[in-house]
Amino acid sequence: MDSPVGKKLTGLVAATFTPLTPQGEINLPVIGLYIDYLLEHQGVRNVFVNGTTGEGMSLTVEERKKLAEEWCGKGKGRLEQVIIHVGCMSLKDSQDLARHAARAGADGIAVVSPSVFKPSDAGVLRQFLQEVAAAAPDLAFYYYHIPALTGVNLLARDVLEGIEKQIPSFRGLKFSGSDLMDFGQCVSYCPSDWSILYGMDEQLLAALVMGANGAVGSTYNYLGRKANSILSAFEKGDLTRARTLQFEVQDGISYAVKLGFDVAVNKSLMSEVSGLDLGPPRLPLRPCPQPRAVSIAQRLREGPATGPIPRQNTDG
Ligand SMILES: CC(=O)N[C@H](C=O)[C@@H](O)[C@H](O)[C@H](O)CO
Ligand SMILES: CC(=O)C(=O)O
Repeated sequence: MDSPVGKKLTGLVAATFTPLTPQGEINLPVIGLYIDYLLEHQGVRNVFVNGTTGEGMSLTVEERKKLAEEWCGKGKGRLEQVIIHVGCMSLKDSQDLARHAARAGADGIAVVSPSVFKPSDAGVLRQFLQEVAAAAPDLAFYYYHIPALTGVNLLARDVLEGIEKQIPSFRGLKFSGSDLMDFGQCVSYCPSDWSILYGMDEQLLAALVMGANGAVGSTYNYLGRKANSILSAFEKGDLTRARTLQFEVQDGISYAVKLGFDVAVNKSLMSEVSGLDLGPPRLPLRPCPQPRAVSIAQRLREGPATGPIPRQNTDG
């Protein structure tokens, strides 16, 4: 370990789905297979557990603990880093989960802003984060910024102001927003041992240009290989290649969005692509109609069915 709170987090991080049984109970035995799949088929070595994609807010504290234990236990010696999302509406629940993540052997924790009672300014959100971080002071701590989902429209850069003084274990953020100016200002604020992870998979390349150290996202579960190729093309300076791959990702996501795309559809898509049985989503998400997942999976595999129709030369 290079610093008291662990190794810098870089590269791709899959925001994991939560496997449920057909009856809607957490399905722990799938997790070992899930880890095999990420490592062997996607080249993804880091996970972000119990976040948005994992329906973390729809799970009980007890379920979240069991999932954290399973991911940390099965990931040990195989995954590089297991980050557990411990954000809750209740500070006490978040602290409980933070302490638990430390005991379970997590490499870091992340916290989203509470969103029913929204923090009225960046200062009070920092205070909330600080009190969660203090419950697990030896774990790397990340702020999870996702304004479209929380409705907390603070600039991430404002949340970072002076945060290193309040949270000695602070190591970076997961930025799931489209505001690349705010993102750039975060990168420019952060010391080099922090990790700035981007979370809108459809425009990862733009964030790499702006200085992202890696990315956390749902699509890295099933498009990890392609996203890894974006990272390596970017590192080699081959922007043409990186852009071509990014456009392929954009085609798949925009196709999905046209058919209707949410965490439930995304989860079915992962089951369809990986062959893992992740089961249904939990209410209030509606189960995904099977043909939709099949159709998106096909689009990801094959790209657009037809290119432009070649023009006949009629004028000569
Ligand atoms: C709202 C949401 O789930 N965002 C994910 C992470 O932040 C992303 O990985 C998106 O799922 C992805 O960029 C596709 O839109
Ligand atoms: C994408 C992400 O980080 C999440 O699902 O929480």
